[in-house]
Amino acid sequence: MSGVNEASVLEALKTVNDPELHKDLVSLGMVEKVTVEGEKVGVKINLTTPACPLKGQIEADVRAALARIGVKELEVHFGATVRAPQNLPLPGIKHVVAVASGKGGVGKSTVAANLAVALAQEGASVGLLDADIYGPSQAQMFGTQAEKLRADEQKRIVPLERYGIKLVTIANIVPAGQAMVWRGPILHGTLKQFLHEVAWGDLDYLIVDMPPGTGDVQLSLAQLTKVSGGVIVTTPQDVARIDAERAVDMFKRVQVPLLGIVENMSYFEQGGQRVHIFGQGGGRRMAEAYKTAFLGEIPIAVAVREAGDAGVPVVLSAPNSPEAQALRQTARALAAQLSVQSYMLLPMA
Ligand SMILES: Nc1ncnc2c1ncn2[C@@H]1O[C@H](COP(=O)(O)OP(=O)(O)OP(=O)(O)O)[C@@H](O)[C@H]1O
Repeated sequence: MSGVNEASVLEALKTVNDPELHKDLVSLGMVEKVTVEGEKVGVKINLTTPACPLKGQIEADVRAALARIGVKELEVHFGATVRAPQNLPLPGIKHVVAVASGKGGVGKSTVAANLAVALAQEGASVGLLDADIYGPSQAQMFGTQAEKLRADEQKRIVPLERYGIKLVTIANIVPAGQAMVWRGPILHGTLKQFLHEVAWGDLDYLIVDMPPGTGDVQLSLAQLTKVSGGVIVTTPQDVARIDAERAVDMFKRVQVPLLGIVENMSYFEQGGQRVHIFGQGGGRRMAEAYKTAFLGEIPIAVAVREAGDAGVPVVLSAPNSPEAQALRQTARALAAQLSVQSYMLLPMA
């Protein structure tokens, strides 16, 4: 292995591009450490998110590049630091992500809950804010109905901790039904409190489960904080898509970048076959039309509904099921999209 040293390893790594950012790992500052000890070379790559979907490809490309300069014994280690905009949206919080839908019942809350838990499973610090103040579902999804949120000495709300994420929902503050009478200004005030007066701590991602439709809360969120991006959950039916298009328009009007589309209840698996009950490809076509990413398609499955009812999201209750895998893949695609969006649009810290 004559001639291999730290400098030549770095030179070789300059030929490896991040597949999404289309720039080499060295210029992107992703090579954290290179060690050469005799025949042994060690490389530590710092990914832009622990939920990186292309880790395998990056490792293969690094191995190929170093094999070309004669490295035979190579250890590749990965770390991850989620990149943040220079001005954080909220103290300690790197990204606020709004999960929205044009109409109710498309599975927005289910998708938001599973995305949050899947990102945490990958090693990210995640919070979930249930901003669906009229019809909160996250206490049900996480089995926290009997709990009450408390305040710390500074009178900030302390989030509940479940399955590795921090959770705040109105359902853990007021008795069920009481929130229904609230009006616009109170909604705004409540959302403000949920964003600014919660001891969220340091978070890579704060996922916000938005109310269905396009209304006051959407506007308030955009006014109260810098939202990194919005995700739209839709189902393949035409009606849901027309509503989803309204949600796309709403994000545009409040200048929240669109991160992508998730199609829920896309198909049903029967004897190894995918049955597309409501037609095929609607979400993907919509993503193409809006020049945004298609983040994933989630099958309709009994396990998803049962998991929601039991208070344990399906990525935890049945982690190897096709539906959990689809949700995890969607979470990775979302994280990757945020890395790309942050890299392209925002000056990095
Ligand atoms: N992929 C799926 N497979 C099976 N059931 C699902 C799936 N996604 C969601 N559901 C079920 O559909 C119902 C509605 O889901 P959810 O509450 O997440 O929808 P929503 O869009 O957030 O609704 P709302 O607008 O009322 O808040 C729930 O019972 C949930 O368990």
